[in-house]
Amino acid sequence: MSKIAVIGAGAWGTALAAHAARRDHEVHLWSREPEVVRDIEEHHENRGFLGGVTLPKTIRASTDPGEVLRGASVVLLVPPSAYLRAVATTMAPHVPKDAHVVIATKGIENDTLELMNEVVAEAMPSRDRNALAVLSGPSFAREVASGLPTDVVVASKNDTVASEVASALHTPMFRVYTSKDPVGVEVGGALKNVLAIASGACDGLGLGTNARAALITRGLSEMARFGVALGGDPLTFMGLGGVGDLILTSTGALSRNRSLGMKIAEGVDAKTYLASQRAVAEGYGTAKAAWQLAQKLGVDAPITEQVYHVLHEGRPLMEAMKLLMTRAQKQELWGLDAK
Ligand SMILES: NC(=O)c1ccc[n+]([C@@H]2O[C@H](COP(=O)([O-])OP(=O)(O)OC[C@H]3O[C@@H](n4cnc5c(N)ncnc54)[C@H](O)[C@@H]3O)[C@@H](O)[C@H]2O)c1
Ligand SMILES: O=P(O)(O)OC[C@H](O)CO
Repeated sequence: MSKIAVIGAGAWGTALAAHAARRDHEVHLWSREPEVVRDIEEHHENRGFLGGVTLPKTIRASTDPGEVLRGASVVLLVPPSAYLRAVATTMAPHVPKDAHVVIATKGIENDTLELMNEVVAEAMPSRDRNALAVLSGPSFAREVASGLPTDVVVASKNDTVASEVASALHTPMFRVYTSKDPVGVEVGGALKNVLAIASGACDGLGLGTNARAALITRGLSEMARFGVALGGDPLTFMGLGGVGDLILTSTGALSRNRSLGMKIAEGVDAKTYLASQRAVAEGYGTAKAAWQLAQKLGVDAPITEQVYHVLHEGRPLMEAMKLLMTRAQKQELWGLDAK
């Protein structure tokens, strides 16, 4: 049994806390919202972000970083990507020296265009950046919190860190694989959200399952091109953090990103819809950052380009679809067909 500190009490932080507590760890959850802390401590539920799931009574919650992080051997960072830098900076002085820091956030930071491990490396400069770990894979919070079978991957350049974190979280119902490719795993987790918006829009328009399968497959290729351009291993995209999460998010009814795509197909304005939701759809901001990154790196990213233009530049969905379908004919090459 170890102490696990979970930073961020949205749906995913809460689900990871529930899993770790059932795994018999001492779990302390940090929330910025006092009402969430009260709800978890008094009612063993997080009605604001994961209502309807009864949480283990052993989970403690607090708004105080020092209290949450004291004595932790694993620190799971789970805020949305837009707030990870600020949250990690606040937490940094309280993280024990020998604790493993694991990033479970999925996204690319706007403006800097950095992956989450780069953001945390800058926010926690005294830590060894090669010892940071990333947790990703096909994992809807509600299913994990309900104890349904799930497989995820923990990636770190440091093998010992990856295997110690994986061992701490692994159970027969929550299988944790390890990977040496944090960059590839992070790119998969970020890009699948953008591609799931496209899949949701495709389904919302009633374009059929052939079209969705094509989007997922060509999306996987696009994701791999991004990953390779950033130094990731193309084979990582055949795994849980790549195609696994892409399939889940592009087809699963619980996905917030897929739901955003479906709403756009109904004619709802993306910004207005997101403002009405408390939960994040990371793909909205990631579409912008990823399209800027694609141009900077010279990565061919036609789906990301169209999702960006629909979400942020007001391009009509049907026009975006037509632009995708009328691209030049080409040979199908795995992942590396840069043009
Ligand atoms: N929900 C899932 O099923 C799931 C699964 C895997 C990964 N993730 C990833 O986990 C990350 C967190 O998502 P979530 O689903 O737990 O969140 P959520 O949508 O359930 O909740 C939103 C979170 O944002 C926080 N927040 C709002 N304003 C903030 C601010 N100014 N500063 C700091 N935090 C603020 C809230 O406290 C809350 O914790 C995302 O990157 C998401 O992609 C989510
Ligand atoms: O609900 P979404 O679209 O944010 O997806 C949640 C998880 O990332 C799925 O693995």
